[in-house]
Amino acid sequence: MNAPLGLSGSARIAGASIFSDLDLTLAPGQWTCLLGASGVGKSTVLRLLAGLAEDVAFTGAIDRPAGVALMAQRDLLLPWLSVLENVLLGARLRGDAPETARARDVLAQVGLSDHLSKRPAALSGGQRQRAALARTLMEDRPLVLLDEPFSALDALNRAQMQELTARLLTGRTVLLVTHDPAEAARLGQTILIMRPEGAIEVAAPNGPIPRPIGDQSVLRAQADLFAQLTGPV
Ligand SMILES: Nc1ncnc2c1ncn2[C@@H]1O[C@H](COP(=O)(O)OP(=O)(O)OP(=O)(O)O)[C@@H](O)[C@H]1O
Repeated sequence: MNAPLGLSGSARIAGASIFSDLDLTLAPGQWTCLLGASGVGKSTVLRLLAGLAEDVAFTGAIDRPAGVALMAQRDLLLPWLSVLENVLLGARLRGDAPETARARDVLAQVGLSDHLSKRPAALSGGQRQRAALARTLMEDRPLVLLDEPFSALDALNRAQMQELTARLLTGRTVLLVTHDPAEAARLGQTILIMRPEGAIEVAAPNGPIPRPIGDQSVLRAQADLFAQLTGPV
């Protein structure tokens, strides 16, 4: 059931090499954080794993389960649907019967019970991301891809969303793309820095996630990651 997931190979877009010889294995049931310079191909990796990369010429192997959930930086909620309808959207698009009771339960878990009938425009940024998280949880997929989902949030909302997401995605295989060394140090059980010639693994702090922000090992890992990301390649 917990077969290794990941991707190994090389990718080109419109004839230009994006990455080569990348070998990315995701530890089943754990969080892997992927960092790297802008444009190095992190979102391309997520798109390949999600099966949404028709414009990418990929040579290699992709191991992913049948079901993959993707949560992006912009919440991608449909503005004309209510919060509840947005969370039920996947079932509606598939022509499945809506599981309204479960959707209400998931929305309660993310603290949105009082906002079920609001349109996304009537929510705060943090509430919109919680609605997007509810939609991701509703899909109940074994592999969850997170593309900088918290980067547009203020520091307090970001910390709360990191904690909520870590708690609610316990046991899933998660790949989180982030630009934030502090986020990777809090959430990564494996931490990878992507470079054009492949990914390097950086030691993650010990301890269960989400790790406390002020923990010495988290602060040290954050500083190490920052140095690696800004230092000579
Ligand atoms: N449709 C496209 N056509 C041409 N080039 C593309 C296309 N999509 C992406 N690219 C290029 O592929 C490279 C990798 O893009 P990608 O979005 O995967 O990078 P990233 O590491 O996620 O960047 P960022 O951290 O800035 O989000 C970039 O140089 C980008 O310009």
